[in-house]
Amino acid sequence: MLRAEGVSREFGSGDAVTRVLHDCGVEVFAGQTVAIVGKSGSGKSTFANCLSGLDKPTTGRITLLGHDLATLDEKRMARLRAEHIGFVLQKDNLVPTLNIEENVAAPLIMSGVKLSAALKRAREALDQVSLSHRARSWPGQVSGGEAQRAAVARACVNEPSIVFADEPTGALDEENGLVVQKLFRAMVKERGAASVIVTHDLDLAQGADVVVRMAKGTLVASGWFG
Ligand SMILES: Nc1ncnc2c1ncn2[C@@H]1O[C@H](COP(=O)(O)OP(=O)(O)OP(=O)(O)O)[C@@H](O)[C@H]1O
Repeated sequence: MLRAEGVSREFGSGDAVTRVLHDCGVEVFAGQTVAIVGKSGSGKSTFANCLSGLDKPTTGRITLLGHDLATLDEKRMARLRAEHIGFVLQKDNLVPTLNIEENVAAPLIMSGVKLSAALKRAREALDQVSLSHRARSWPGQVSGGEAQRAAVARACVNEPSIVFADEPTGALDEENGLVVQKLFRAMVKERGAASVIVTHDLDLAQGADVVVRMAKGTLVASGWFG
């Protein structure tokens, strides 16, 4: 499903180059949840962004859903995202000019699903994260935790093959954190999808099949719990 080898990422140029990732690799199979853990600043988000194609590594090779990411142009990458990949980003998850149900429906509409059918599925996805009552609210009117649950609903609405989630429970209380954990787990185990989750949440990490620990831009350990 996902394979990365020799991934490094540098920012800046000339004397001001900062190397944030060094020779990182990981393999993710269908039916697996992989948690990426480590201290703040260790490179987790940078690595996850490279794995999902949101960022380009400086060196290394990443194969996602059968595609070498280096060979995909923006248009093909956008299509792969809309049809097969779910994202929960660390911030700025929702489009402020769309209401909550429109935000959740967006990946379906981009994949060509009719508006009425997309909105219906969006409301079902919102129901799964106990957010039906917020369907017509605007992102500016909901709490941080509600926005995060809406982002989780949006990431799962198109039944993606793989979900990348950066701190998906960071703004949630224990109960809602558990709801999100169960949703991801069901998606992975029942549909044979995969998820890659950057997290500081120990419960979420312990529920993963594989935990990858990062320190100073390198992978220092990985453990199998499946
Ligand atoms: N665009 C950028 N330009 C320069 N440095 C960057 C850039 N993006 C990230 N970095 C640096 O790379 C390092 C790793 O950042 P990253 O966000 O990947 O860490 P993280 O482990 O996800 O942290 P956190 O848990 O706090 O979210 C940090 O020192 C950060 O300042």
